Amino acid sequence: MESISPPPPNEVQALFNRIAPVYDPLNDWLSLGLHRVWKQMAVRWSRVGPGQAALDVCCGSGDLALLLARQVGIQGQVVGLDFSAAQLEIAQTRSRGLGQIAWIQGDALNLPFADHSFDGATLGYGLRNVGDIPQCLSELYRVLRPGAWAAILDFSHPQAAWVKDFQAWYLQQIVVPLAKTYNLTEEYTYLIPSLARYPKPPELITMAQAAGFQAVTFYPLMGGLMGVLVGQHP
Ligand SMILES: C/C(=C\Cc1cc(O)c2ccccc2c1O)CCC[C@H](C)CCC[C@H](C)CCCC(C)C
Ligand SMILES: C[S@@+](CC[C@H](N)C(=O)[O-])C[C@H]1O[C@@H](n2cnc3c(N)ncnc32)[C@H](O)[C@@H]1O
Repeated sequence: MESISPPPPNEVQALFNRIAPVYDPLNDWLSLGLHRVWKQMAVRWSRVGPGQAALDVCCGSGDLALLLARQVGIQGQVVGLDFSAAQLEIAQTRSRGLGQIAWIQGDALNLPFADHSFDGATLGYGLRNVGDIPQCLSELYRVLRPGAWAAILDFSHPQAAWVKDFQAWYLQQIVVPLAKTYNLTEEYTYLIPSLARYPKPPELITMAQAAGFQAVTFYPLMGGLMGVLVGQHP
């Protein structure tokens, strides 16, 4: 029986601090590099453009924020927020020389920004980890300007039984054993109950609409292994 309640935020924070040194290479190996394609799609769906202000919530080691920086260009600004100091340290190192990115340690459930601060936002593999999805969506909505879009990338729930079985097999038989070689079995096993708890697309759409987002759409990726929830601040 999957554990119903998510771990407390301090345990999630500690988990991502611990995996920070191997987070990027393991994502590359385990997804055969495809996670970079999925992240690029999310950034495109955020619709940010040159000179705009973009926010990447739960930025981790900075993948999406770095892609946003390319979209907004030298005249734009990007803020990457995360509560893991170790993840932010890696993001900081990776972005040396890119002056338009600010890295902030903070809580996705209580964003340290004024209302209507950003022209677009991404949230990559964070919504499943924040512990309070409605609060996270509400904060994301609050800091977006009217007309701005949010793109939320995460694991999803395939409808086809064989894809669902493949996802479960891959996590249990490929992901966890590889993590074990880094002594991170418990940290990567966490993926399994976190996915089991994560709402299915129709419920995510309803939750985004309840937060105020309009034109809410869910785009399945890889047969539903992953997906991007997209919504606009009216
Ligand atoms: C970038 C990806 C996952 C990020 C991520 C999210 C989390 O919540 C974690 C929690 C605890 C530990 C690690 C993470 C974490 O890395 C997605 C790519 C990496 C995935 C681990 C790989 C899983 C890929 C699909 C299930 C199967 C893909 C098959 C394809 C043929 C490659
Ligand atoms: C799986 S990583 C995703 C990192 C990055 N967005 C990516 O796509 O690779 C999830 C990130 O969410 C962060 N996180 C989880 N809950 C958070 C919260 N309440 N506030 C801020 N960051 C949080 C973790 O510290 C971690 O860096």
